[in-house]
Amino acid sequence: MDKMTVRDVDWAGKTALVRVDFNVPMKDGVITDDTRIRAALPTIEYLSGQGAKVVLMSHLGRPKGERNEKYSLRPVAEHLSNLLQGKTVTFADDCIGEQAEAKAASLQSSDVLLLENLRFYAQEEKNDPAFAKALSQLGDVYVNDAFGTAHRAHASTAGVADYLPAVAGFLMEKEIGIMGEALANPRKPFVAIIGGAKVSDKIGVIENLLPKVDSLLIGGGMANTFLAAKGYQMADSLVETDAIEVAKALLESAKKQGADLLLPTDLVFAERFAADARHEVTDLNSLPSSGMALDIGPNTVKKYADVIANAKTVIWNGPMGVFEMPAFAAGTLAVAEAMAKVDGVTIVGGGDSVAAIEQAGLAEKMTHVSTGGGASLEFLEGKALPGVVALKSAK
Ligand SMILES: Nc1ncnc2c1ncn2[C@@H]1O[C@H](COP(=O)(O)OP(=O)(O)O)[C@@H](O)[C@H]1O
Ligand SMILES: O=C(OP(=O)(O)O)[C@H](O)COP(=O)(O)O
Repeated sequence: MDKMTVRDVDWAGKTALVRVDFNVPMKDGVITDDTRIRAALPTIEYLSGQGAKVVLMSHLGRPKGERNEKYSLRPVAEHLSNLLQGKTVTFADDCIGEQAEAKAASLQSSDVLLLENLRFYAQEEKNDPAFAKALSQLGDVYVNDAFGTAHRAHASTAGVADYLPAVAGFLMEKEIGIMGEALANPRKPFVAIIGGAKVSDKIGVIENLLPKVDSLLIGGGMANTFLAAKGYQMADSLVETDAIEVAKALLESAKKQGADLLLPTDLVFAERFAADARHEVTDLNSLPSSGMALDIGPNTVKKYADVIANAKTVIWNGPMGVFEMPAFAAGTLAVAEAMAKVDGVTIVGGGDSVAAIEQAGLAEKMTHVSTGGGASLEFLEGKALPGVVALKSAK
């Protein structure tokens, strides 16, 4: 990565103002998945270990610019304290203003403070310069470790870098480094697996990956639109009629570029969209006239698993079927298992594929499981992420 990182700063006597992504799922004030908090620990521990005073800031949910206790980060301070072996994490009820400034000023070397939800202010998402400046009063150096929010040009992810020297944290460095290297310099064969609900969400990713990959495996709801583009009658399956022309163009473009774009050859067809729906495996040449495709079929699984087995770099975004329903999870789980066996670089990006890999208990087997859904998608589309652009370039 050509950006400065926390390693490039002498932290003695300095306050680090650190943007983290603590946007974690919560139920009744209890954190149900702390992956994103754990992912930020290396940066927090490093800064504290270097003697910096550490001021953490994050958003939680989408409170729409108003204070709302449901979205308070207070429970996260306690959870973080436990993850830091009982180290005190103080909490400021506000992310700017007198109280926040007083709490930041009273920090001793190595202390950690967490600020209240940035999105209690509408100015955060508007990237308001006065709000960014108010945040900047709380530190000497700005650290962005919030990869999951790096695709947002907000005051805490971009604007604040106008007022303080801005460097990357370790999580940011790792995410950008691993995914960037895979895109720029992949070990071959390079295979991308793209699934999920809609082609329209993934056009940018497919266009960016086609010239780079040896094989592109398509599954999930979006495969239906590709199959419809090839003339198959998909009955009641999720087909985006508006995107059929785009799917045709992508198929044509793959052919021209010599990329091996694979579509399912068999599907699991269900009578209706329900966990207990009657279902059967069907070949493309005997598609039923009613019902819907909710998973890739076993022949497709076998073919995709063979391609994955030979790969040296694999990137996966989007489930192969409606994996939330066990009857239609086989394709997604098989891809996860095939990736777990790869002798090479394996990267999973995107909210639902990450959920699937965790459901399968295979996250540990991957080279990298991204902490960003939207952010990893935009990165794989080849877009510049505002939260990264704002950081100081390495000399
Ligand atoms: N054949 C299908 N028909 C309808 N929905 C599907 C199908 N295959 C997958 N899905 C749904 O797509 C959703 C995930 O899509 P998406 O949000 O694009 O993925 P991601 O979050 O990984 O980027 C899941 O909720 C899944 O149930
Ligand atoms: O959870 C997040 O995004 P993701 O669900 O796309 O991974 C980030 O914290 C960004 O949140 P936002 O999409 O409300 O800006």
